Amino acid sequence: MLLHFTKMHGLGNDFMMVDLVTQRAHFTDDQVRRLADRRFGVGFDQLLVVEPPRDPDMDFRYRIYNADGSEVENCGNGARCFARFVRDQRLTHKREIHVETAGGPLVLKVEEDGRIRVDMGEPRFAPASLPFTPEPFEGDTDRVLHRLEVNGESVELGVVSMGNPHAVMRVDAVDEAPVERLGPAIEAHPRFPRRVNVGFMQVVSPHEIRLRVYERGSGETLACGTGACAAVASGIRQGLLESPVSVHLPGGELTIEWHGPGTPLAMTGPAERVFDGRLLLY
Ligand SMILES: N[C@@H](CCC[C@H](N)C(=O)O)C(=O)O
Repeated sequence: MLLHFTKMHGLGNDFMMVDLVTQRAHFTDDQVRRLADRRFGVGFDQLLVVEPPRDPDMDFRYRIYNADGSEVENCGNGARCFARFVRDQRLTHKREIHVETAGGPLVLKVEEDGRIRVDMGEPRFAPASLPFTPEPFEGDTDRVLHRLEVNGESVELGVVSMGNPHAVMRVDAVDEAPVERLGPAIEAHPRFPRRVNVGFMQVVSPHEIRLRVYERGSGETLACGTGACAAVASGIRQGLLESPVSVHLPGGELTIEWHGPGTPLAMTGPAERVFDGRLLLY
């Protein structure tokens, strides 16, 4: 079967975009892994699929697969690319697009300057929302930081769900952060039963952070949109940050706004088209 796709990226977090409104296909885990391969396949951090909505109040269903083939709940950089893609493909002319994801609804707004603002919903801190298993002595849900023993070290983490699960660790200098050493170990830690994305956050000022993210199912990426949202939400909750916050990631910058509990968080940034292609899906 010949399948049309588009390669896009948000700050170097790269995607294969597939329109399954006008085309038919089904991806197995193994196919996703082969397509994600940077030598033998198309190469990407995530495969993003556009489908017709199941809920009639929504415009599209947005499905996300990590490079390891796992289907996940949310992808922030992908959401911005999704908005640009459905308009470029003339699947919609709307500037405000409502999508359903496995992690909940998102509202995507295309601004005059071409950047995309995404209403990411409210961050959730309850351990069960990730899920994360707190230590029995930690008591219930209201802790701002949780202690985790990993590779013989004790680390403190903020845990946040942006529809998908995030752990955020504060570091002095992001360039020296133990991303390769602790990222995979925290990602697969048994206290995160569905694994977790791991952010390493350096606070520069109340309105500025630097961030690297070891993504669940894809490894370290040049940027993680939901990771930026989770880091800012955790930083604001700890009293370290104030909205708006500029997040400097290895691939570029995002702006995150959040005014605290009971309000949705907004992420604004670019979405770039790289090339269109066709492939034989086998
Ligand atoms: N790159 C993404 C997040 C993609 C999903 C993530 N790896 C997960 O498993 O939850 C973003 O920009 O948010």
